[in-house]
Amino acid sequence: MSIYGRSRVKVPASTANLGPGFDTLGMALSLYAWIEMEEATETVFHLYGDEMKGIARDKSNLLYKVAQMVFAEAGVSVPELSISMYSEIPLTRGLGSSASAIVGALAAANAMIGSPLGAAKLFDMATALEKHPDNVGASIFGGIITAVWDGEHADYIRIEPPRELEVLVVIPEFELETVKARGLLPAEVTMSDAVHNISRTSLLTAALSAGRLDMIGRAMQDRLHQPYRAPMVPGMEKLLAEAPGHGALGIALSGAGPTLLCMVDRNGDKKQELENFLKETMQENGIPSCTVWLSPCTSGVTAELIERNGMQNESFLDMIKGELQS
Ligand SMILES: Nc1ncnc2c1ncn2[C@@H]1O[C@H](COP(=O)(O)OP(=O)(O)O)[C@@H](O)[C@H]1O
Ligand SMILES: N[C@@H](CCOP(=O)(O)O)C(=O)O
Repeated sequence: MSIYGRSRVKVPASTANLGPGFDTLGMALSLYAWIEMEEATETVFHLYGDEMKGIARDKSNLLYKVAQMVFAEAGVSVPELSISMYSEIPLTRGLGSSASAIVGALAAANAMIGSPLGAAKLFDMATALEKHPDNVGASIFGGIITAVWDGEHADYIRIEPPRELEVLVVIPEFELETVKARGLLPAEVTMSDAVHNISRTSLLTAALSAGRLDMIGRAMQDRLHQPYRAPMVPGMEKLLAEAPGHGALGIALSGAGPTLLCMVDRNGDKKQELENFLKETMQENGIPSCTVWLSPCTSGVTAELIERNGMQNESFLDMIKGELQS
């Protein structure tokens, strides 16, 4: 019988950059992954949902490796784990699936052993793994975050999303790995492009803090990464230029793409027009895609210790059914 508990975690997806805030701004979204973790006699994975296809089911799995980092940091040894995961976050689409997996595994492993590591430590570990703090910060703390990483420590301030803010994403069917999309970026940028982005990022942060939805469109302008990534996403330039005319407050590539994300006024009267415009533009470019309405998620990752009622995979599936019905 293990001395450790069974942990259960719910972690939100995230969108990074919000246009100009490359590697610094992130927002948690109402799409989720759930993980359960406990000590086992032999390592076993129960991975559910279409998004889990192709994910390793041995000790090379990211969740397993991240959990072992937590145990090493806490000075305990738990070499064999039973890990269950269900995710509705699409992989390699710019909605922070890798950040959610990292944050979820950190939180699940930490909770399992009695939560010796605090949120600041988990944020540092998550950022060191993901290499930028925007997605992981949003998944840990929820809401909107502005964050910096000095190579060892991550600092952040959380902003409560304006209540009227809703999000519409158009998710292309093709995959674009973040590492590939980062490889498209130049090693150096001009001073004028740097100033362009610093000023828009500051304006956007202030607009979101002050609930100034009217400023979002002018602030969500980028010259540091989107122009270089646009060739990978057919239709992106048209969407960036024309979505505001169809009812978006602002539009950006979500993370490294290929998803595009519109900020929308929840009470706006052109929501259907905007959705049609996104769908039609993707179709014109021959890209199968889907649109999804989401909300900013105000809470970050949650972790709890639960009763060991029955087999882990059975109780996990019951929990997922309940979550998806609610
Ligand atoms: N639940 C998971 N378990 C293991 N690896 C995962 C999981 N979720 C994501 N990953 C890894 O992260 C990769 C996607 O990360 P990335 O290219 O950064 O795209 P994004 O984070 O935007 O979805 C996947 O190809 C996979 O290697
Ligand atoms: N700031 C990063 C964000 C990557 O987000 P992802 O969801 O695409 O992994 C970048 O723009 O590269």
